[in-house]
Amino acid sequence: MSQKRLVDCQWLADQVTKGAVNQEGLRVLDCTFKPGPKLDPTEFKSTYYGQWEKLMEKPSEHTIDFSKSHIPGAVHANIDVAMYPGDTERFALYPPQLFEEYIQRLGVNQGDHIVLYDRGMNGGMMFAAKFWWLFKTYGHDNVSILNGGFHAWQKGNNPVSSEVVQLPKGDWKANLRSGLNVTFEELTTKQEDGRDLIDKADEVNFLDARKKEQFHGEEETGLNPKTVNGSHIPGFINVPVNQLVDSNGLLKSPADIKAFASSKGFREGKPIITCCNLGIQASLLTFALSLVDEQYPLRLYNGSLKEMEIRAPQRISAKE
Ligand SMILES: O=S(=O)([O-])[S-]
Repeated sequence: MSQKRLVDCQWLADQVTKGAVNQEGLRVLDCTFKPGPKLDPTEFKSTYYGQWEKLMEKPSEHTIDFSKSHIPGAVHANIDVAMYPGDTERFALYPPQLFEEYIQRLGVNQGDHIVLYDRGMNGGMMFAAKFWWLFKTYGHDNVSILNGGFHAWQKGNNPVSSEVVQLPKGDWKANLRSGLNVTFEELTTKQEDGRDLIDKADEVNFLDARKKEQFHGEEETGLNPKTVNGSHIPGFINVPVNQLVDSNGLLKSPADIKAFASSKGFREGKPIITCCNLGIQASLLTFALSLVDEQYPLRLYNGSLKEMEIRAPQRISAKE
């Protein structure tokens, strides 16, 4: 069984043909997602928080897209179920025992090789990358992303299905790791030298994964111009992840990813913290950089700019 973090359609098609999906420790999760407005956190807590049946039955455009057509044997994994609207984060992390319950309901077992894909922007890999980061955060490393997502799969005339498989509950266990997420508190806590972490751009690669138009405030980001005085956090450099996907929707090579990041100001040997609007585009940048070097000290600011807008709007500005 391949353990590569980026798998191609041919490899997955071979697994489908030989009947390995859902049989030989291989699970395929379709992470298709269409972002909607954030639900009121208080209302969500009282109605939906951890209520898997209710959450999984809730109709959404992404579940409809999934049920119409997906890779045979794939199960839909929904970010709006796996995470919840927090007071400051659009997608907040459930405690491990709750995340574990959801993943078990997807039929995932301990030690499974999980292959993720989605469809849409950034080669159908952006929401898959959010799940990659979630699995890593909850202690599961045997996770791959399908290069080019569902579009590449369809383009290659590979089989699709509308059958929604119901797998028996899995025995997957979450084992929360610290260090892959950086919180607002950590970013704004004084270090030994008296400076907040977020003010140490000389020591940390702060990378903003958004499209350059969003970074420069020329395109809608969801930030309220009445609240913030610009479109990015000074100290963060822009490494637009959409430019790491080629014209065929495939992720560029690790050498090209590294060269591109370096051309934007990335410095080898320094810790990396990524951000974007809500922590989604940044997940794909984090994944891409992990392909360059698995040992890179990579952390994602899950709350990203939308949380910063709520908690410290003065940190968002037009300055470099
Ligand atoms: O992808 S995003 O979190 O910037 S909306």
